Amino acid sequence: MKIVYAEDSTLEELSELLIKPPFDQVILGEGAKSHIKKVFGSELTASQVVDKIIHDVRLQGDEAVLQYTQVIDGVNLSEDTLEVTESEFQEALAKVDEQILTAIRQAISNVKSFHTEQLPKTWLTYREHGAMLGQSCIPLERVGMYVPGGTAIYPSSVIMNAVSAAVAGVKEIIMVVPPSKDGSVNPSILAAARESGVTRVFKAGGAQAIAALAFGTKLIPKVDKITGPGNIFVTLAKKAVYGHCDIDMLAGPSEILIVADETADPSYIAADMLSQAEHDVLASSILITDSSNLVSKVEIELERQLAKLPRREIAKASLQKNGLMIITKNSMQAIELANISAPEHLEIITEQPFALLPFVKNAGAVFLGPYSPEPLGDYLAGPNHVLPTGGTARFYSVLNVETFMKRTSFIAYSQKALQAVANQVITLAEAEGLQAHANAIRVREKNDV
Ligand SMILES: NC(=O)c1ccc[n+]([C@@H]2O[C@H](COP(=O)([O-])OP(=O)(O)OC[C@H]3O[C@@H](n4cnc5c(N)ncnc54)[C@H](O)[C@@H]3O)[C@@H](O)[C@H]2O)c1
Ligand SMILES: N[C@H](CO)Cc1c[nH]c[nH+]1
Ligand SMILES: [Zn+2]
Repeated sequence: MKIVYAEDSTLEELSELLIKPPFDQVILGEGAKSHIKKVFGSELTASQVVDKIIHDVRLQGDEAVLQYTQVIDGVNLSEDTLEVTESEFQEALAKVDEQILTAIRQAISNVKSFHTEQLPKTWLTYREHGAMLGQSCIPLERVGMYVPGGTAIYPSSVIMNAVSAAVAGVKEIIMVVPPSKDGSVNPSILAAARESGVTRVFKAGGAQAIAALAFGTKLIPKVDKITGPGNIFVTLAKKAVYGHCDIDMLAGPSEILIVADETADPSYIAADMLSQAEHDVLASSILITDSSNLVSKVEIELERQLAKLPRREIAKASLQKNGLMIITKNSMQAIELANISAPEHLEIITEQPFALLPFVKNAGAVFLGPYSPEPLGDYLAGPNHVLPTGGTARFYSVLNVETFMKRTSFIAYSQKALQAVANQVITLAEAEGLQAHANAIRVREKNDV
């Protein structure tokens, strides 16, 4: 864990600590590196691995998907077992714990009502001289959603992706998820899929699943857009297939940045930092505060809480690699540094968090006050937990209903309305040297062109 005093560093030095390297330059952990060496026989970068997998899936379809599922994930599947069947769904539903099912249903209900409020309007209005202008908002036909499942299971990500797509009106929701070692899919994942309106589920993860959705295979349908979070391989694959289909954003390894002052409880801060660190060795947890006293207490709390976590090896590696605490002169400077980082999740735990909110420019989601811990948003509050990472919150938005929709505009002029603007359209068309454009107006004024 790095600890830095802002006053001892230049803004450039602080920015270097806060701005993540581009996804294709991320240095992999030792585990991933040795896995790659074993599978591919040489030391490839994550981008090289992803490019090779995409190339092979594009050429060989399901055969390559099955092959990579075997060599990377260690799961043996066949064309007959790649898709989850109705009987697998039924078996899973019978197995799911009643309490989990109730929580899944509550989460779906909260996510649904929040996203319903986001639905954009289709409208048509009259203007001068009888012109009509408007727009329609049309759902995408078929989307592919990635649900992570390498080192943990994510029924919550099923809900976040599928419910927002269903609210938008998407007809076909194709889900991919890495299978368990025995070739099954976790029952809570399948229960969440069934309850959220997923159409079909395929047992594939990583870059091979993304490539299959982007290009289509004999069994996995090609989709218009791929959404959902994932590790570095999934994120690089989404970036690589963009253009063959659309993607939602780059939602990679999780991040939390907490701005806090001396009023914050160090045990809350440490717990929230660890909540994201336990996702992935590449996850990042940052505290920026004007209280050096808080930093010392958080350090102790981190040690204490880390020791009790089942996923402590992942969390520890993440804190070692990407953990950071910065001591600033005040909370405003802390927010300025947070804007440079553009984190996926920003928590503000200060005496007056709402006073700082207007100054937040770059963050996927903001959690205000001591009783809005980030995991509340991961599961149940209602807003989406699929969020941009790696500094891309500078330009990407949280997953939302419009992610699954297209806008089309309408223009309907009467003869009188066209006459009123004809000269100006002709002037602009001729200024661009586009005579045929001007003629399309003139021909409606007179009969000769
Ligand atoms: N930003 C968000 O909105 C958000 C939300 C939830 C989760 N997440 C992130 O999702 C990620 C989940 O990661 P995960 O690993 O548990 O599941 P994952 O499904 O994203 O990745 C697992 C897949 O990656 C591929 N893979 C793993 N190691 C590989 C290697 N060495 N070479 C090639 N391919 C390899 C495998 O095919 C495997 O199926 C975490 O980084 C977590 O922080 C992000
Ligand atoms: N924090 C993750 C987004 O970075 C979402 C998640 C799902 N389950 C637990 N957490
Ligand atoms: Zn989380």
